[in-house]
Amino acid sequence: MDDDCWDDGSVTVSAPVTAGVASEGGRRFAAGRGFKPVEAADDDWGTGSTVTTEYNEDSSFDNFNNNRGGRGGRGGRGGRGGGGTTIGITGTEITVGRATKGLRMGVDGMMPTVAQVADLAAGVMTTMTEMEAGAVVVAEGEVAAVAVVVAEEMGIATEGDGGRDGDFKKDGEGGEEVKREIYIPPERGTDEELFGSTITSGINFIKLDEIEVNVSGEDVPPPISSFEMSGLRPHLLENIKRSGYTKPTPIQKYAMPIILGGRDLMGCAQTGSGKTAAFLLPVINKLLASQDPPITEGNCCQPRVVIVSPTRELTIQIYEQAKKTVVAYGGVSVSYQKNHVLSGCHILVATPGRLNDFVKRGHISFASVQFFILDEADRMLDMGFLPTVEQMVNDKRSCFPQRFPEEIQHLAGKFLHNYVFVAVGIVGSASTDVEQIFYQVSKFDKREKLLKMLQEGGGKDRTVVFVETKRNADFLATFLSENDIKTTSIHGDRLQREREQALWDFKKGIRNILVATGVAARGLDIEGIQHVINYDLPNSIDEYVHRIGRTGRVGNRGKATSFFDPAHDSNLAGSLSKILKQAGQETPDWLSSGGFSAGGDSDTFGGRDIRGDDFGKAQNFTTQPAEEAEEEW
Ligand SMILES: Nc1ncnc2c1ncn2[C@@H]1O[C@H](COP(=O)(O)OP(=O)(O)OP(=O)(O)O)[C@@H](O)[C@H]1O
Repeated sequence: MDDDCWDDGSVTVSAPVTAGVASEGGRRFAAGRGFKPVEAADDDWGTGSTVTTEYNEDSSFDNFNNNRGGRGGRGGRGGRGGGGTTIGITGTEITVGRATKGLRMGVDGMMPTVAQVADLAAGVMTTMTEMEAGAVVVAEGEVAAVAVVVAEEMGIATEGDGGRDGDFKKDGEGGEEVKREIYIPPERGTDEELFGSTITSGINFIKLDEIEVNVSGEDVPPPISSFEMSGLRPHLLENIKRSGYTKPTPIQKYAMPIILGGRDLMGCAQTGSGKTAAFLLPVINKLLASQDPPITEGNCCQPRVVIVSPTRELTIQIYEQAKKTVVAYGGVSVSYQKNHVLSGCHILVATPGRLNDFVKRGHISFASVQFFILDEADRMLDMGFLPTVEQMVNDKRSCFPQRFPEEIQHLAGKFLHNYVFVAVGIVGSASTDVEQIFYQVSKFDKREKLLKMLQEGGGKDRTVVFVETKRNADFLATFLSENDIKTTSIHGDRLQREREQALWDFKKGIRNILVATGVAARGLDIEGIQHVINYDLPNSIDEYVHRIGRTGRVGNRGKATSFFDPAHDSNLAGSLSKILKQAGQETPDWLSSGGFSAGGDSDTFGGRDIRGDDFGKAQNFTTQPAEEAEEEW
């Protein structure tokens, strides 16, 4: 497939710094740290690095001459999508890789000089990372990384898709010559950084045990009640402790013995209840136990575990979590690590389009895959990715640690073998730890209402404000910033470094308000989010549940406020009432008896095990390319 349409890499969450401001077009949309910087000084920007570079004869770096027209002018999609791969090695037997976009040299803020970039083009290694234009290996300290860059990534794109604001050009007419951005995020190298990224469980953690669990399948292994009895290797147990986990969550209690017992699993549990560790721990345990080295053949890497997730940020998060699980198992030499890097990776975490791209190019083969994990499988379905999954995994063992619409279960039936189905709680229900508040607000009044709410709270609560459109995300972030509320934004039109910068600023409390599109609804696990505001309600109830699940995680309390616009949201009223009831919360009269259509159905998650006569037979899945869907966030 043509590179042009790929935009689904992933990068490392860290502290990138813009070396300058690449104009995103328009007075209001200075890129970099967000919007109308409010008293933040450069020196608290962290330690990452970003290079916007035109790689040409005179090798000039130029961060200030970006000609992408218009807001978010991501002009040059044509050249953007070069495949890249980063492999991180974590000081242990296990290596973890990510399929990424473009060049990454993720080592402690190191950034390549132009000469180094040129060296890359010469081609220096013979692993999966040797792409068309070459690769580089960097090894330093506890973390090593491999990066690649492909030819297109270093070229000058001539096509733009930016420009939707003010005087700027319309979509698709944006930039002329676009400097390619080579973004080099540093890895979180130290143990403190890695282990510090965990959310501390809250006072209601113990109540997770009261949630009903439904398990079906043949010869289901019994659940564990403690990590110690799980049979995990001592090093993993040690890292579990370091992560602050004292007791497994319900999904962990059930899923871990199933995976450790070599069974296939289809499982789901509420937001923020530890699903990631539920699949990572047993999978990594198996890898450690086997001691098999990573396999590469020529330029092709054969990971043993492939984890696919729908957004770059979630991919990064899973990658970090995988590293955390194995990182302290180290003490091995740098050269040892480097050799591991050179010889491939055990676990590859990827977004769907990029993975598919690599597979098609022959850089990744599933010949040795033991586990294929789809995180947020339902979103993958929406992205039209499942036909690709079907094609790719065929008869590989798979594990679905998320929600399961029936289409997914049918598909899974084709390649899961005699799997166990685990559902913790009412599938698709919201966490009871999130207090859900609704206001009827017309679209004309939303802005003032939001401002008032945030001003009353002093802008202190770490808050995610969800909006439906990318344009509105920018607009609102600017509006709030102009009203002295420290705000940043994340959406699919922002450059990757800006997305990461926004998350970094938000996580570090430099900006307490994050205005986001649905790109941030899935899986993101950020400490201390006290409040989620649905400025615009989403179109589906499952998206609503995911959004409010960014707060109230692992037993912590959270609050979700939604602006219900009767002119737009009445279809959701019935489903919202149901969700509130399931969570044991009061439904406002106007919502339950306001004459709104019953609308939606919170059961659309497909919470039951649907295995039956027709199971796994012909299904028509959407076939649009996965990579385009991601851009719609
Ligand atoms: N046993 C445990 N004890 C305490 N904290 C845990 C435990 N397991 C996981 N956590 C922490 O809980 C948080 C949420 O975990 P995770 O992101 O895996 O949730 P999730 O179920 O995948 O949520 P979502 O549905 O939103 O993706 C993470 O910060 C993780 O470190």
